[in-house]
Amino acid sequence: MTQSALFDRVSALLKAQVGPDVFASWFGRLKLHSMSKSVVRLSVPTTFLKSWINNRYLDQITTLFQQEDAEILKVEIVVRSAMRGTRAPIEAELTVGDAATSAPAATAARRNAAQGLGQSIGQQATAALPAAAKLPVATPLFGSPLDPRYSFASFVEGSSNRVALAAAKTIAEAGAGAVRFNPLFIHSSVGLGKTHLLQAIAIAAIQSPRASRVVYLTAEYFMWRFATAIRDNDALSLKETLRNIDLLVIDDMQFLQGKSIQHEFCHLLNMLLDSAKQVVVAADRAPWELESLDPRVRSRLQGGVAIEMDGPDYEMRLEILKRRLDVAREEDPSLDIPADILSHVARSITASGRELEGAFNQLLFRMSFEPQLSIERVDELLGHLVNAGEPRRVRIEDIQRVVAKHYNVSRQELVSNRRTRVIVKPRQIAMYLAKTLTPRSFPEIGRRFGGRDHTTVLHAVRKIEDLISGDTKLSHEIELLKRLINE
Ligand SMILES: Nc1ncnc2c1ncn2[C@@H]1O[C@H](COP(=O)(O)OP(=O)(O)OP(=O)(O)O)[C@@H](O)[C@H]1O
Repeated sequence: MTQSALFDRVSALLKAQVGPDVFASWFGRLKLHSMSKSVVRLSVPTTFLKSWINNRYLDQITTLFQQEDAEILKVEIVVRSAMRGTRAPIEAELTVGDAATSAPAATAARRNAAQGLGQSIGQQATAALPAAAKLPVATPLFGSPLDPRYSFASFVEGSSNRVALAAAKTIAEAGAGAVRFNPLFIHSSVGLGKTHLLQAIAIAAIQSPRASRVVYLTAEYFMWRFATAIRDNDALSLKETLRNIDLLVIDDMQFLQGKSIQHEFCHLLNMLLDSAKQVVVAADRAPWELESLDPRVRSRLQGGVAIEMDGPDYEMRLEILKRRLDVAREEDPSLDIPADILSHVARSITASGRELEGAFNQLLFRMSFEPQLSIERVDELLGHLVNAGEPRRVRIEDIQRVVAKHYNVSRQELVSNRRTRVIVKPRQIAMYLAKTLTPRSFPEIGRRFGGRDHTTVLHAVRKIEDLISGDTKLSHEIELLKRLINE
């Protein structure tokens, strides 16, 4: 087999094991760099991808190469120099056609009004910020105003957002011209901190000594702005402004609608990506799930790195509340919420950061005239927020992580071909939990467990069901695992 045929074969096996989504996120830009008799070098475009693959997938990739060629001893990941686009920047001519109707514009206007955003286009974003934010007025920006409270300093890190936060900070610190993973696509269900993180990137990039030219927009604002520019015959100057930016941050991508607006967005995206300008996008679903998007936009968005954020666990929720209180106390030192009430709220309000924020605001307001709130009274006041929102989605990765940790094996072993007893039982338990805690099908679970056949999953689920019915110790163990997974 030639070297490149071997690489293609291993790539195909890896794709089957990790599933097409994970493969597209992390291995879409993996290339064969060089190969000696015993060492394979693979290259990726960024140090972030290198350390990500090294930490999580290197053993799996090494095993696959060794299965194909027993002489291979080692696989190394190296970073190739930053990839610049090969296509010339697209000189987009505006097609008025079915320009965004008044509907998105009206929605954008409503949304902006709801957020108290009265800023006119062309005004510098900093003008909308309170003086306390101290953002340097370095370059003209346009777009939605930034909220200075949404900074990296106030963003609480935890296992559910660690990767997204690391990627966000890397981009914000990289500054103009130093493009990283492009585009960075952050997704999560509602209220889990996407807007906060995106604004933190924009704020930090503006504040950086390199003073990159940053535009932060919601998709609705983009639609409204383009529709207005088309109506006012001003589209060329708008495009000229956007062409000269270093960082485009765009929120709520799922709302981008309208054929010609998507066409414009596609031009902008191509132009920025091809000239190695950083783009950061957030949405409530993964890029491949954005069904209403033009396939060209979707495919371009899938070409970078997609990272999912999950809901905050108890420690994170408590920390979010504490930081909120610190900020409130900076303005009014007499404010306070007792520690037992804070931890009670963090324990009860599990839906999302947004419910937590609502709970915090209500508490602060109530305590100004009911300073001695009891826990019972807190429950009464916040009852509607307890378990509000959608139930948290359990991910197969979380199940694998919790089960692997509990049985002291690695996640890679769990999805590997190894058939020793110490691994087979945790693997079967993890498959059983994946079937009972997620809506995934048997074939999908099989794919996520190293490309196994659906009958293997079916067998595992039946086996664990049988064991549970006669083994109370195991059934308690499984209940404990379920609690840990849902935490
Ligand atoms: N990790 C976190 N640290 C601090 N605050 C957080 C964190 N996660 C969420 N929040 C807070 O929760 C609230 C909701 O977050 P945000 O608006 O960023 O969510 P979102 O994912 O953009 O939601 P949507 O999908 O509805 O736009 C905000 O007040 C935000 O500051």
